[in-house]
Amino acid sequence: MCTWQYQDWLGKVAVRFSNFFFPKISNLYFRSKHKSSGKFLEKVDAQRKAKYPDRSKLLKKVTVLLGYDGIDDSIDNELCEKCNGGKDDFDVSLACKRFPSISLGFFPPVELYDEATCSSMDEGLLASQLYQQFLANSSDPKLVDPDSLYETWTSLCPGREDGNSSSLTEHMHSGSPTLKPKAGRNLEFHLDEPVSATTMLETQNTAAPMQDILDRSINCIPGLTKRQYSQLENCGFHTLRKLLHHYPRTYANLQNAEVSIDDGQYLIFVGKILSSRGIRAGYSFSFLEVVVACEVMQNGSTSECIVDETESRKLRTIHLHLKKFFRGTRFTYQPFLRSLESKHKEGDVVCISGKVRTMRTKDHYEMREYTLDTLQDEEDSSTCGKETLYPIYPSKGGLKPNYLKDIISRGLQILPPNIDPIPEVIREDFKLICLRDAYTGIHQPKNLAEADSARRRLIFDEFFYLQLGRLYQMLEGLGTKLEKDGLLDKYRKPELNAVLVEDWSTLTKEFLKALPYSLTPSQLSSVSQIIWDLKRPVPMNRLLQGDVGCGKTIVAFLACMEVIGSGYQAAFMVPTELLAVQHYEHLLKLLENMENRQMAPSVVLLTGSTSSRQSNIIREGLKNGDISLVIGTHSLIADKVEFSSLRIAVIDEQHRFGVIQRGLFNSKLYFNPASLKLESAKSDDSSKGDNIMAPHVLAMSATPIPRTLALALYGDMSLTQITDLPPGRIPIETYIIEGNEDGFEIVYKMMLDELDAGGKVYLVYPVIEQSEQLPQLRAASADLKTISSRFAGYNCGLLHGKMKSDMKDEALRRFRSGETNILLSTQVIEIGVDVPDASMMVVMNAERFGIAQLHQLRGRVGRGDRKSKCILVASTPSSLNRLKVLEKSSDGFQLASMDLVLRGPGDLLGKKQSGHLPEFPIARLEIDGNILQEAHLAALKILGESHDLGSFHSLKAELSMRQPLSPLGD
Ligand SMILES: Nc1ncnc2c1ncn2[C@@H]1O[C@H](COP(=O)(O)OP(=O)(O)OP(=O)(O)O)[C@@H](O)[C@H]1O
Repeated sequence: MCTWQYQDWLGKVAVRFSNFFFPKISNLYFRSKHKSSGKFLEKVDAQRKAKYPDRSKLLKKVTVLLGYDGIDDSIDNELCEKCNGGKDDFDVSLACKRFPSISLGFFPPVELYDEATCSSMDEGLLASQLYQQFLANSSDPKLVDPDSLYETWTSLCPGREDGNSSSLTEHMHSGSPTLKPKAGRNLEFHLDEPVSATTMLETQNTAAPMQDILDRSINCIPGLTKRQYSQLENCGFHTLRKLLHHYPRTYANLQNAEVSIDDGQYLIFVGKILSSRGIRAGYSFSFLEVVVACEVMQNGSTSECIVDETESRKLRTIHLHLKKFFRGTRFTYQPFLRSLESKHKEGDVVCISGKVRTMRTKDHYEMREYTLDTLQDEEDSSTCGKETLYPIYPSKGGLKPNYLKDIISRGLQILPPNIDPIPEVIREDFKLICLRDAYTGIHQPKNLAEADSARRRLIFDEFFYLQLGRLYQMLEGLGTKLEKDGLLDKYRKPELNAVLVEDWSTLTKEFLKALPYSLTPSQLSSVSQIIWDLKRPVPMNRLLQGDVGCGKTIVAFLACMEVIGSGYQAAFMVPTELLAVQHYEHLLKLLENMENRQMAPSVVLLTGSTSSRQSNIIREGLKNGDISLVIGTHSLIADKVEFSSLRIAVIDEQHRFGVIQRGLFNSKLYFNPASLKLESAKSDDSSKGDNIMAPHVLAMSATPIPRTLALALYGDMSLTQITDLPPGRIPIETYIIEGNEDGFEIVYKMMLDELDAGGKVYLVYPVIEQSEQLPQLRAASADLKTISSRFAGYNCGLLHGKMKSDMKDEALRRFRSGETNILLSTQVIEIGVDVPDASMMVVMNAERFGIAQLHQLRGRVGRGDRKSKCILVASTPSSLNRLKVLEKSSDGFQLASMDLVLRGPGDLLGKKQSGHLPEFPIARLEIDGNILQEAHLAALKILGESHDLGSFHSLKAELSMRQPLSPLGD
């Protein structure tokens, strides 16, 4: 550049600089009264007067003082600030309320894919080479044409379709001569040889599977600058798929600008282009300004209004200044700017949607985030944008939402139509739109319906591959086709897989006879289903669910008897010692009732409190097979505990254990059937022939997990539900009372009545000790004195997690035996405590507990034949409403589903377990359960047709690109 040109340029920069910064700094000055703002002002003013070279320095200095890296950065940030989804002036939650199809919330980063594949690396390299060439040639104005770069790239890479030009990427498409590779992947280019898009697509169809484009490097998006590429890479957008899975957080509905135009609104206009100017604003930045005149409804009287007589409506003309900024020297060249300008012809009727900012001049508005569509004729305008949605993206790693929106829109353009790995027949069966439409629909929906079906398809995918992967893995572990079909059938028709009582082992039948009650119908069918599974050569992975007090324990005991009766061992793991002792004593009592006492297996208790001498003896007994059943806590999965032939592991209250802990039973393989000790062992068991197998796992959950969640969490687990309660149970009466003075008087009165009538009362507290931070919470220890003196004639006991285990056992024993009448406890009793004649429960600060948790607690009463009450004391009137559901419903499944919706899976499952929930970037387990069911069926259908996915290559490839399978239940 010669000196005069440089000075001319500098002059323009200086003027723009003042225009750009002056308002900014004066704002800062007047708003914050910041001392240094005054200095900025002086500097800005000084630069007006300074000589050109000094101006340049000053310009930089002030920019840096303002917190930018340089002038370029300031322009970018200025742009982004205004395009950041309108954080300050746009109420996203309001928009969400209006458009419930998309839920508001932070979507965690999409980590579904492995590193970019080799091919994508090749093409990533290719793209960067190509890009280097583009940069090298950019000094030649003829070649500064992003369109040509785009087309060259698509022609080089199989799997590309021509993209439709979009206004968001209009700077990429200038309509200049195209570049075309001479042959194959040769990087020589010829000008003026336009490439036909259809030809490209045809070649791609035969060249490579289309779907792999999703896993190509982000570099495959044409025209990315090096800086953009590395920014995107650094933010985790390694592949096109990762980019496209950055879903909008919500959509703003672009209202038609008929009523009023306010700053920051997302609106839609139809108007005529008045001018289009590409302006070089500095040595490395430029912008395009398109001015559009639109007629909008008059709001309030203005003198400039145009009166439309025929429609007798008052219209006024407004001017929209659409601005797009470009950074980088190459975008300042005249040919580039002219080509930008020429994309918008004076007089064209256009539809513009985006965010408006009022300008100083009346009826002039600026739009920096916008979408522009040229309409064929004016009639188009009537149909245009009645309900246009504007996606609002979450920012990621410092990348601003609008920037991402732009890149995503460029990514969408290179998607070929046939990228869908899901076969058409499945899409038809489950009414799914194709994948490409789903990506377009989620990022650029024309209306809510389109956004919804896109969302449904993408959620389906998230669930489908999870289900497919888990089932596929299970099938892989099986030998024969018959076994595989059997497994799929098991999922398809679980009700058919049951073993009749006559075919149970002798020991199981004997034990059944010893029970003081008959099994309920669903207890019976649960045992039959489990025994069917126990006879399979594949390890069972089953979840036994049932409402509180429905009698799951006995079902598990019967399952244990079945394997013991076949000569194997069983382990029964529970989360607390209290529960271990309770189960142990319960089982011993039942075994004592057996007619043939000789048949009773050897049962031991192993917990952290078991003396080391005793533990050694137990471990020895387990190792040599002398012991058939061990009940215990985490100690059971310790390395040093070895089994001779462990065939079933029962995990009670399984959600209290981590996945790893549950999985540890798998390492306790049995392989020595020869060491069977039980004489009663029958040799008719079909599964005896196999030498090495992981034990069957029967998990039990007292928190009824909605099926959706169970499927997502356990995927391949079979589900057994006990749906009835033992006969004679009287429904528990639930009362919600506010914990004020009057409220407590009522509660104490009810307690006294119950105690006088011979009942036993649990008092449940959220904390053990009073806390200074939360003085409103009643504490168990602190209340002991108060309650003891209030109920002087009755004995009170205390039970909490910090007590030593023998103290806990003693407290529970005293309560059970009736030595204490009131038990002040924390939620430690929530799990499995069974005192059948406890008849009343009072929960303090009940709002501190989840609905499902309160239901569990409530289940500690009403376990016998005495009418029971549960009183939930709420600290504040506002929490009364939430608790009301418990008054109305005693169905654990219904309440758990409600809890899932209200508090999400994390709270329902607890940290340990929910930590292992797969990440679903878009799906919400709370509300998308039906899609999960469908995905499960679709996966079964696919695998039913082809066990090894041999007939579905694309699906198999896709599956391999997805997240490594969770270890859960594998
Ligand atoms: N079929 C039945 N008829 C009568 N009583 C039964 C029956 N099955 C179980 N019970 C009794 O019901 C009570 C609750 O059973 P259990 O402790 O097995 O329930 P649970 O499902 O494990 O409950 P929780 O989830 O609360 O631990 C026990 O006292 C048990 O003896």
